[in-house]
Amino acid sequence: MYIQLVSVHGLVRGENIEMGRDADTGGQVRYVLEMARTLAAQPEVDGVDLFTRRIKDKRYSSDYGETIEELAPGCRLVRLPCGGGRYMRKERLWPHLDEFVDEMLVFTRKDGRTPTVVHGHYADAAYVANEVATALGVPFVYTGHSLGKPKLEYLLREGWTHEKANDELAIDRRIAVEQESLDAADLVVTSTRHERDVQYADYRRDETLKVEVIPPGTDLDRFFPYYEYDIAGGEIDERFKQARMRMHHELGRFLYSPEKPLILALCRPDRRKNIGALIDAYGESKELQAIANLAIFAGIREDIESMPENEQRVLTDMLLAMDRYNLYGKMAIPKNHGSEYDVPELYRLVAAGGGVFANTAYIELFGLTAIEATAVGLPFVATQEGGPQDIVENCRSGATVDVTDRAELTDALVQSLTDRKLWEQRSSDGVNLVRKHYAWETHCRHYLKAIEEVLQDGREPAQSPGRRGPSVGRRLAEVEHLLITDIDNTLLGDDEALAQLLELLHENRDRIGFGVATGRSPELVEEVLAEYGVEEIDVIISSVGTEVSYGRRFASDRGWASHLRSRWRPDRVREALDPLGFVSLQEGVGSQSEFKVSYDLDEGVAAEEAIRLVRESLDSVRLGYSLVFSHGTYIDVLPLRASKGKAVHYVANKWGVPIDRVLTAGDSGNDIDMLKGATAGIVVSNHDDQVAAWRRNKSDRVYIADRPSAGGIIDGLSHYGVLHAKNYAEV
Ligand SMILES: O=c1ccn([C@@H]2O[C@H](COP(=O)(O)OP(=O)(O)O[C@H]3O[C@H](CO)[C@@H](O)[C@H](O)[C@H]3O)[C@@H](O)[C@H]2O)c(=O)[nH]1
Ligand SMILES: O=P(O)(O)OC[C@H]1O[C@](O)(CO)[C@@H](O)[C@@H]1O
Repeated sequence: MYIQLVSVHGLVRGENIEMGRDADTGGQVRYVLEMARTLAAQPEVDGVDLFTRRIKDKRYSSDYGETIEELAPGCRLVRLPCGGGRYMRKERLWPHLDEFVDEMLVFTRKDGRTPTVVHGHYADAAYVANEVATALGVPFVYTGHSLGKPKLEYLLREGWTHEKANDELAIDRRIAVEQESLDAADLVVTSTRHERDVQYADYRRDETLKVEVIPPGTDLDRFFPYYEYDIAGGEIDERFKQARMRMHHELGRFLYSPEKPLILALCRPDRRKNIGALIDAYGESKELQAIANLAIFAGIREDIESMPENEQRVLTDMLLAMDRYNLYGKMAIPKNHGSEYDVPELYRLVAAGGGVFANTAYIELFGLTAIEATAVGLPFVATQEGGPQDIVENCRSGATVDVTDRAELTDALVQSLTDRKLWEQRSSDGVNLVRKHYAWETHCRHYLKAIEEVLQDGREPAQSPGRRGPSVGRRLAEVEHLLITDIDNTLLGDDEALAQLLELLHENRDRIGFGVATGRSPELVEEVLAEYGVEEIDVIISSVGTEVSYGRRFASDRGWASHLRSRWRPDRVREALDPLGFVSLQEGVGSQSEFKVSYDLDEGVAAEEAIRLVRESLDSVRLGYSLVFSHGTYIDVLPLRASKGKAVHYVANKWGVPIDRVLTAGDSGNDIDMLKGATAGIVVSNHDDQVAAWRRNKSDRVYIADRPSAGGIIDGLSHYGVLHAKNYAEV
């Protein structure tokens, strides 16, 4: 098996992970790295690639700009461009994900291996993984990590408006993608039963959807029991011992009575972690303050003012609450720590002092910190909403509470700190049971079994038509040649020759891919395909290269759309051209589309002068555009990046068809940019004057046929040896 994992956002690297540097760098990062490494070590796995975003930003380590990082034998971290090099919070990445999809497809093709499955982590990566899996015709696996609907509910309760949640967090987009992912997935992996049964409850779910509860693991080599210090003594890695001293001093700087047990919280600086509830419980309880100190590690920070708004708010609220309750000397809020050595040592220090770990998040999808604490023998008190319930049931290492009930939270903390027998029981049960329930090895065995079942099952899921079987993407990657032809006057015009051409293409279907590139809208392409009974088509480039879709279902290439969208302003085109007295906006089905503003030149107007004036007007509104004038009357204004030729190159590059194996056929001015250059051009004999003029000056690789329309295409195929030889080298 070759497994592709995708986790787009945050800061991901194999060593010195910057956990808690911001709200996007937390449990998921650790989860995917540890999963990738353990999977790659399984005997039936040949390779694992973890794909993430490439960041080239002076404010961040250059490690995040490396394309490939070896994580372990057979396991790579692959960083791909997505929205430029600047680091962005995950909510800003949505407009750039199609670029990630394309980059991943190109990487996969060049790498030469088709993945067994593509697995997306969190909604953004699920979007990418679903697109890639669909293009390659392989199963798509989805893990949520955190869900949009419960988050929105929480924000609304906190006084946010839905509009604000959309403006700042693109929440509707996220929820829609989560729903699409559930609709399309061949397998959904959840960390807990609560996630499967409660957190997904508000999402629509097909009853045949395969959902497996596979809890994550934790690194037991780092999170070893606190008492091993006494037993192993000198055998413990010096780096842990140094971290222990560092943490000891760090805490000591804040506390009057550092010998007291600690209540420890450790989480990303994110408002939904609800740190305030813990400070309120501690600040309001003289008893808790008498028996324990409070330590809050909420990520790493330099200057709060330079942090993003979410993080800034959480940290200032924390400082204000500390001040309000006057917790100086009793509460530690260190600025920095390392996640590799400092964090395990912190838990062990707290456990050695008889303390307790607290997680008061409103909702915690799983809660890696709860199993980390469990593994070192530190009992916890955690939210009853989400994963901690399962952890308590499996490991008996703590208690869950309603975090909105301050008295309940305070009582649970007091009990944990004062009932030594209970503490001992939870501590030792946790250490004993965590190995059984939360080991990555167990996770991977269960995961691979579920993948095997998906592969054996081989069903065509009703909700994702076309996923299984030879996808257009795979077909294109395998064909020897790709013929892309214009429709009007090139493909059409001679019905007898057209029937022959379609027959030839059918006979050579395994070797020759077939597509059209036309000014027609998809609806008008559909009419032609239906009229001539064309079922076997791979690529449809329509609306003068502004739309790319695949197969008879016209599955849209969203990467192309996203590529065109940037800097395209159709309103400016209308502003420039509507006032001109000699052009009229085209009407009728498909004449206008998102990326095409089309006019007719009025009858009797001198074309050359008119086009000069059109360009002048467009230039005056300072807009990048591309103008196609054809058949002496049609004026199409498109995004600068759009044309039939550019779309042909995009498709060839995306699917790995060498450009000199792409044959393009056309007859008129708007075909020139796909006829020129390295493609094998075919000009049918009934071509127009623009093409004739172009031919006089150029020396591109173009064959001028003696026959018109489809007959000319057949001659072109024959000329280039496509119908006879296996490759051009033989002709
Ligand atoms: O200042 C910090 C804060 C966190 N951590 C580490 O970051 C991880 C946090 O993981 P978790 O407690 O699981 O929370 P999230 O970061 O919120 O992770 C999300 O993803 C996890 C993996 O799916 C789920 O367990 C969570 O419920 C989900 O919210 C743990 O390894 C912590 O040790 C640090 O090292 N330093
Ligand atoms: O607040 P949200 O958007 O639900 O996300 C939770 C976050 O937790 C993390 O998993 C951190 O571990 C992020 O990767 C994810 O973005």
